[in-house]
Amino acid sequence: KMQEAAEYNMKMHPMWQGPLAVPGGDRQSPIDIVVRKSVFDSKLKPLETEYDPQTCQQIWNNGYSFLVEYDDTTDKSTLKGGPLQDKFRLCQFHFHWGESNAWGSEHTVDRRLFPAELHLVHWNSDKYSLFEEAVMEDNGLAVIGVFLKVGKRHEGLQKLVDALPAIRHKDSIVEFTRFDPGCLLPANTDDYWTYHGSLTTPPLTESVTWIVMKQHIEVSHDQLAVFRSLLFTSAEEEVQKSMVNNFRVQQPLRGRTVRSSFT
Ligand SMILES: CCc1cc2c(cc1OS(N)(=O)=O)CC[C@@H]1[C@@H]2CC[C@]2(C)[C@@H](O)CC[C@@H]12
Ligand SMILES: [Zn+2]
Repeated sequence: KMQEAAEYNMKMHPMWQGPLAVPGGDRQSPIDIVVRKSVFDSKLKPLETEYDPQTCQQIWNNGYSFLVEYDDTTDKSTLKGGPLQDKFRLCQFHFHWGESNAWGSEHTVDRRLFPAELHLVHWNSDKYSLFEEAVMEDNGLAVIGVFLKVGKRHEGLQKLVDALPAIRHKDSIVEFTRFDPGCLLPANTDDYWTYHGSLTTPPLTESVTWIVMKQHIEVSHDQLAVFRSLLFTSAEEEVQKSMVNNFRVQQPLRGRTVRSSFT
């Protein structure tokens, strides 16, 4: 069912007319994280995030997910530490989710699927001056992945959920301010897996240091249902399609090692 959903999306969405895997790509994402094959690296540091809610600008439906975009013209919202040598600026965060709670995440842990996955996208502002530049470089991006589980309501998420009906259709955008993305991180950000991979949407560039949190966050069934009320399609289109199953199929590991910051 999940496979069918993923294949359906493959053929239906322009976003996916792109290559299944980048030709010659040997560090594509997402992947299954096989815990017993991950390698503990004691040199991995705790993550250091400094997010300024004042840099939050707008929320938009790009026809694939909804993105909350931040002002990344200064180093006000940054990520450093962890596996990273440089300072990275937050530019946006978004989610991937399924049509049911049985699947929706892009990464899996020992094949375990989660109903959704949060991605906080950052770019290397020590080395590059624009996201568009960094997106082409192998040390250009750092994306934090956080798994979502259905359980208690996430108070911090509700402000975002309340904004979604205003961006139901593709290409709709509304102002969205004073949101602290730090409230979406799990309590424990010291335990994570990290590996070198790619964006999971076009341009699929192999420029991402992935940092996948071991600890998930909980959101309520109703909050997740509002994600599913979004549409892939723009207001003009006669046939409306629910925005669900917006995850990429998993890619081969190609000999990569996934490191863990914990034993
Ligand atoms: C939502 C999944 C998504 C959208 C985008 C990126 C990455 C995305 O998810 S992921 N899973 O981190 O790969 C990076 C490139 C971004 C794109 C959103 C639209 C842009 C910001 C363009 O306007 C220019 C660069 C594009
Ligand atoms: Zn993503």
